[in-house]
Amino acid sequence: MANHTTVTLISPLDDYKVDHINVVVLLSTMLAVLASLAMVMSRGRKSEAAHDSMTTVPPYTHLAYPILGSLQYFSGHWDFLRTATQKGSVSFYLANQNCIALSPETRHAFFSDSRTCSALGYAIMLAGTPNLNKDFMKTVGIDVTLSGRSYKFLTALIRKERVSNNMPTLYGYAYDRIDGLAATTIDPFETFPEVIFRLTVTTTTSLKIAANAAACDTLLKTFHGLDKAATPVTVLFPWFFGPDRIRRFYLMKQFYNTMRDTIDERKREGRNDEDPMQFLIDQGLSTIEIAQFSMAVLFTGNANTAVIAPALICDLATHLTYLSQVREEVKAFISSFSPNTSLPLRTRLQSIAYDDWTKPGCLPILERCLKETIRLRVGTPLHRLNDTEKDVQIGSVLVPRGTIVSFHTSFVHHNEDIYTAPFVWDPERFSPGRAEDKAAPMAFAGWGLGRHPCLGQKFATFEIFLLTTLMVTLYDIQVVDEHGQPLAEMPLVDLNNPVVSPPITPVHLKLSARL
Ligand code: HEM
Repeated sequence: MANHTTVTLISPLDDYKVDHINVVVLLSTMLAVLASLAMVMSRGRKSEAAHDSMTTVPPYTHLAYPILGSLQYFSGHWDFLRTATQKGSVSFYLANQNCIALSPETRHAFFSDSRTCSALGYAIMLAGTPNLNKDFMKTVGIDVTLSGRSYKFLTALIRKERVSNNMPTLYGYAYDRIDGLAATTIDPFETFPEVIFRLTVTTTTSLKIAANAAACDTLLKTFHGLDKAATPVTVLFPWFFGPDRIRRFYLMKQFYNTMRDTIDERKREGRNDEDPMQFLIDQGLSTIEIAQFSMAVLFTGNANTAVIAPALICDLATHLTYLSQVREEVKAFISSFSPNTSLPLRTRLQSIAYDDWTKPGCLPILERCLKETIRLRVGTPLHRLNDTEKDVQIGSVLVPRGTIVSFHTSFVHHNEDIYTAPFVWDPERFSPGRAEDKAAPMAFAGWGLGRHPCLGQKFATFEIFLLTTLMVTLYDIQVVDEHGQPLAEMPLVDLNNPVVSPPITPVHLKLSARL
């Protein structure tokens, strides 16, 4: 089975001739159209039946087009979810995928539910992975959950003891990329993701790949390409073997080849490196499974961190009081572990253990600033797929099997009834005196809640605090636009994106040396 799945997922494109692709495209188009028509016809019947016998399945929103469904979802995620749920939760569909948009009141039940699957929900809503259910996905070689084991492996890889072993390497990669930027203007939304990606590869994938900066950059480009090839068409017609899907398969094959070559080389040389890849091999994972796991983890590990880390430094640099407070705070923090200020920063960092960075209260101002950047900038839909054999109840909403449930974090993060002036960056809202996030239940979803808390919170916090420390210690920072003109404020956050995204207009940082 493993071999079969390998062939199906990864290798076909090598030998495809244009003719074959055309045939597949044609067949896929026909299948997609037929499947959509069949689905739409059955949806009418199902929805009637649902109203007769199961009154708790929400009614379909009228915000929809024939056959294709609620395309408004793609043009503006927040606008659609907010408008559609004004009178409560609603059902909607995207071609043949049934969905439910939950109202803010149902958030407790949404976050508390452990039966529905978040990984598969995201796989479908972001990339258009074929829907139906996880068994079907397995037959085409895609199992982002590794039968539910991937979180167990990730947890093992980012546990304190393992990350601590690599601290000198992690410090080295971060320092090398951030040092030497004085008198330059950088796009932090390009520079930071490079560092974050390399740190994530070191911790979750392979030391050998991480050691090769060029290989990391190539992999990162593959991920950017995969992002671009995930379009409304791939979501609406997961069966359609069109240009975007061909591109996705090609890029996935490239990624697989890198992983396969690294594993083969290790076996050939009889090496037994102490690294994530060896851990996964020792757990009995096949090459395809290691590739699938690594791809999912590199996506998850980078998606939010690669935007939040640069956004935080921009938020600080547009609020100079906080910038200098944070600078003083990290200066004292470093000195508490390495008092000799005549040593180079690179050397002094080595005295700080992984755990030191994330002990609650050790960097209180920076903690508040990070939480505020996350609140302000994590305004995206969260998804769950009911991939169980039965309909499940989430609060008062009945979720039929195969349905995706979505909840938008802006229902809490940008809610004026919870947060004063919600579009203003104001870390003091989290100070003990104000504690606005405590005024309503489940008001801060920035690190997940309930049954789906973020597994990488500690690792992400370490990465972000390390990068912030390097930036504020090494440089004076000015936020400028793409023409080098000073920016007093960050662009308004766009809530209509499917994922946490860089600002809508380019933001750069002009750096000058401090040390
Ligand atoms: C600033 C950085 C990050 C932010 C703001 C963030 C935020 C979140 C949020 C809001 C969720 C809940 C999603 C939901 O309920 O559907 C989540 C889940 C998750 N995060 Fe993070 N995350 C970050 C970094 C990371 C990193 C670095 C990793 C891994 C190395 C990671 C791994 C995960 C995993 C595996 C889950 C799924 C947990 C589950 O479904 O049970 N995250 N994260």
